[in-house]
Amino acid sequence: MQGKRRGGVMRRNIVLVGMMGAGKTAIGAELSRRLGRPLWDTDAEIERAAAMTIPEIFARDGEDFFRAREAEVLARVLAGGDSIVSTGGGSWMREGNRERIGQNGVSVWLDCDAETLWHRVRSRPTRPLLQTADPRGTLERLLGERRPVYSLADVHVTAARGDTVEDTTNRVLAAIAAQQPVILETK
Ligand SMILES: Nc1ncnc2c1ncn2[C@@H]1O[C@H](COP(=O)(O)OP(=O)(O)O)[C@@H](O)[C@H]1O
Ligand SMILES: O=C(O)C1=C[C@@H](OP(=O)(O)O)[C@@H](O)[C@H](O)C1
Ligand SMILES: [Mg+2]
Repeated sequence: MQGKRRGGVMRRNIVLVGMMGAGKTAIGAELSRRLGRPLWDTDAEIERAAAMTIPEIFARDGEDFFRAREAEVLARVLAGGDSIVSTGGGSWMREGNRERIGQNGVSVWLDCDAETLWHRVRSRPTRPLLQTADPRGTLERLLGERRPVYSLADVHVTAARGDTVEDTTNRVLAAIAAQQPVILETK
């Protein structure tokens, strides 16, 4: 597949998708540093625009409001054309978001097992969807529901337990180079 050309402009965004705790935020920052491309974390952009944290937005305005802001922010950051985009884990579940990502770059699924995800997210109160009586069960249920949809992403990278952020970033870059090298070309 070639780069995505819209309005005469080549779009080479690298868009990280996958579950909470898969490493989208951490790997996105490392990819941005390595490639010298701008980094957008959609959660951080939503928080900045609202001047509220994600738990505060969910509590005050609800998930539907958050998802609407998420879709707007995603569209805006993809328009840059040459960025690393760390999405929130639910973003890829919306067909409109998947289409927009598909039109503007490559999607990379950080595929991570439930045990590793749980190990990473269990002590962090920053994910409102996991504020349930059984957060681990909720995480596993969500992972089961979402895996078939994450698997629609262009590039799959296993984010294995014990790997460092650098190891996983190397695997992401190798997978993109093998499958969609045009994305990594410098202008
Ligand atoms: N190999 C790895 N890949 C990604 N994250 C890792 C890895 N090893 C440890 N981590 C840590 O796991 C956490 C992943 O969380 P985060 O990047 O916020 O995930 P997400 O944005 O997908 O929810 C970070 O604290 C990160 O430093
Ligand atoms: O999976 C989800 O639905 C969510 C994931 C979070 O982002 P991370 O995947 O970066 O944790 C954040 O967008 C929000 O709490 C909802
Ligand atoms: Mg994140």
